[in-house]
Amino acid sequence: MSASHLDAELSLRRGDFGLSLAFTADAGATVALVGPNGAGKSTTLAALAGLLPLTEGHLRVGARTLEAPADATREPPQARDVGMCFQGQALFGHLSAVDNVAYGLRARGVARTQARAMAHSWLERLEVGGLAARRPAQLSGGQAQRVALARALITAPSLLLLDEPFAGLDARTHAEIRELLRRTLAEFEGVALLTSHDFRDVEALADEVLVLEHGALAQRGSPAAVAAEPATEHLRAMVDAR
Ligand SMILES: Nc1ncnc2c1ncn2[C@@H]1O[C@H](COP(=O)(O)OP(=O)(O)OP(=O)(O)O)[C@@H](O)[C@H]1O
Repeated sequence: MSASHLDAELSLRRGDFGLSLAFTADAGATVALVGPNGAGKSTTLAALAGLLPLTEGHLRVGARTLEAPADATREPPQARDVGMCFQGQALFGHLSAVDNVAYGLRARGVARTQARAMAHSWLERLEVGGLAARRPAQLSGGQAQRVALARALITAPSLLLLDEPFAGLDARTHAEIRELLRRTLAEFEGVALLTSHDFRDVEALADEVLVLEHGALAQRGSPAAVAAEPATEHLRAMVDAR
C-alpha cells in the first residue's frame, strides 16, 4: 500500500457551483469534511463515489487510478470498492435488514448462505442482531442507521463515505451510534470520510479535518489544531457550540 492511500484532486462543476479540492489520506485514517450548507461536502463524497464526473484532476486509491479525465480513465461507481451511507439513500424497502446488509456481498458473487452469515455478524457488531428479519419500515431511525452502516461496511471497502451519519437521530442515539462508529472505525483499514455539522463528531472520529467553503479548502489539520485556530466563521461557531 502506498504512503497516501487516497490521493484526490477533485475538480468539477455542478450547475453554478464549482468544486476544486486536493487532499490525501493514509490507509486507516478518518477524514471529516466540515463547512456551511452548500460548501461542497456532499458533492465531494459524490465525486469520490463516482456519481459526479471530474472535469480535471485525478482520484487514486492505493495503486489504482479510479478517475483521471486527462487520459479518459473513469471507473463506474459499482467498480470502485466504495461503501456509502448517504442521506436520502434509504435501505431497500422490500428486503429484510439482513438481506439489505448482505446485498453488497451478493452483488460481488458471494453465495447467499455465506453472505447472510456475514450480514448477521455485522448486524451483531452494530447491536441490531435481533432485528435481522425486519423490513426497513419496521425499524426506528437509529436502528435503520445501524443497518445502513453495516451495509456500507460489510464489503471492507477501500473508501467508506458517510454523509451526515447522525442526521435526524435524538441526542442519546446520536452519542451511542457515534461511539459504536468510533470503535468500528478504529479497526477499519480503508479511508473513511464523513460529513458532520457537529464538532463533537469530528473530535470523536476524525484524524484529519478538511474545512470547506465555496467548494474549496479553507483549512486542513487535526481536530485539535483546527479548533485552536478556526480559519472560518462557520468552523468557529461549530467549535464554540460543541
Ligand atoms: N443536483 C444538483 N444540481 C445542481 N447543483 C447542485 C445539486 N446538488 C447540489 N448542488 C449545488 O452544489 C453546491 C454544493 O452542495 P453540497 O450538497 O455539496 O453542499 P454541502 O456542503 O454538502 O451542504 P449541506 O451541509 O447542506 O449538506 C450547492 O451550491 C448546491 O446548490
